[in-house]
Amino acid sequence: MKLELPRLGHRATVCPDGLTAVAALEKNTYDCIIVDLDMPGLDGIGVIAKCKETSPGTEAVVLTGKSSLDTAIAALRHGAFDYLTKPCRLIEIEALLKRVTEKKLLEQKFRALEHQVRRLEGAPRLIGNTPSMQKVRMLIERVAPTGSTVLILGETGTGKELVARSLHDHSNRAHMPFVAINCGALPETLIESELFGHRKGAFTGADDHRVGLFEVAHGGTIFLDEIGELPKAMQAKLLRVLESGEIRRVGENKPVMVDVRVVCATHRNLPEMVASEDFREDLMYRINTFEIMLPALRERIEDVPELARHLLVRHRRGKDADAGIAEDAIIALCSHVWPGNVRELANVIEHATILCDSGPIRREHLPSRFDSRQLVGAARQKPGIMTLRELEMEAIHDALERHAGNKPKAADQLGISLKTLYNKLNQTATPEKAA
Ligand SMILES: Nc1ncnc2c1ncn2[C@@H]1O[C@H](COP(=O)(O)OP(=O)(O)OP(=O)(O)O)[C@@H](O)[C@H]1O
Repeated sequence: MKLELPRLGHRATVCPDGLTAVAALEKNTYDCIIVDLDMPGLDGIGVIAKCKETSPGTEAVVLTGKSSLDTAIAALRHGAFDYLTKPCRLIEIEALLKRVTEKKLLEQKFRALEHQVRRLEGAPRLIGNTPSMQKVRMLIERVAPTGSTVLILGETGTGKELVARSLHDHSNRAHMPFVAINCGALPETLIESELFGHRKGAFTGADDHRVGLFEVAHGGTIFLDEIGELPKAMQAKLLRVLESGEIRRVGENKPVMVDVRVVCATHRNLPEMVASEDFREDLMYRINTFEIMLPALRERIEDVPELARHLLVRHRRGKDADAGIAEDAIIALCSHVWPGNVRELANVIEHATILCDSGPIRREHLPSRFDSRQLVGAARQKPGIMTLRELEMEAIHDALERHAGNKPKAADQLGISLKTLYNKLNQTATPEKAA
């Protein structure tokens, strides 16, 4: 190893025993350690344990004879990357170290992408200073470090996902993954494999093994948005997972332990759904250990100016972000009812920034429904004033308003699927008068 590893392009430090290796790990950072199992002083498993403690980013590979294969497997359980059986060939060492290098590169790329996404999104900041939002912030700070299951309630677009992310960021799982899934946006047949994964060939179309989101979120937080839309059969399976901490991939019998904090959200009235037998009572009690209720935007109109400015900075990504929003536009924004809440406001600001990419946003840059409700009504009689997209959004907002933000009911009334409704709500606003 001393001779060959440098020839393969690696820098190697050779230690005569376990204790020397631990001392070296405390002094320097290594990408990988290759350890024997039987050593005087401290054995291989002990070295790996110390390594995971002092240098969690270092991968460990175990060298073992055939007789100690069981111990090698134990080492894998202690977090070793892989093992090699002695006598091992150079080509095997080379292939293994190549895999370690690839893993390191992927981790690095992942971190860079994560950083980039954060920069693009901006650090998630919960804007709002009204007493109801101050209370939300206080509740987040209290419950975040506890690891309890949290249920976030509120109309569509009130910021439930943002609160879930904030809970994760304030918890001791913040350095681990935050995974969000919208239970209402997936067909019933896919939810189970999306959440728990599947084995290759488990069903038609399962061409590959797939790791479920619960496993992806291991060590971190999973956010189950629109939990009220989860089909009854899946509700039972989720309850089992929450109670046992084990998931079962579709097509596999062996359960897998996962350590995931669960945060759920819904705009539905769960006790009513329990009464109509659409939601399991036991699951409701399992997920509502701690509730956070988000106020609708119309109940905290005072927050609209600050929110609008914050969203403007986000959309302009620093470019002339200080130009702000003119008084006439602020007045128009504060007079709206916001059935789509902050998401609707974000779309309106995005619309405005498309029409006005520098200088202050004025009322004329807002969608035509901000002329005034009456004007919009009049525009409906005069084809040509409103674009198709605006008419569509108007119909969606009307339907949401009529059903107090209940998206499945609104989708029903509009004659579209729930998924299409989500797509339309998330669609980028396009300029009103394209060339
Ligand atoms: N208090 C807030 N401060 C800043 N931005 C916010 C706030 N609330 C919501 N937003 C922004 O509004 C948009 C919608 O928020 P989010 O997706 O969290 O809402 P939601 O309640 O989860 O919606 P849905 O019920 O449709 O899933 C996002 O772009 C989010 O960043």
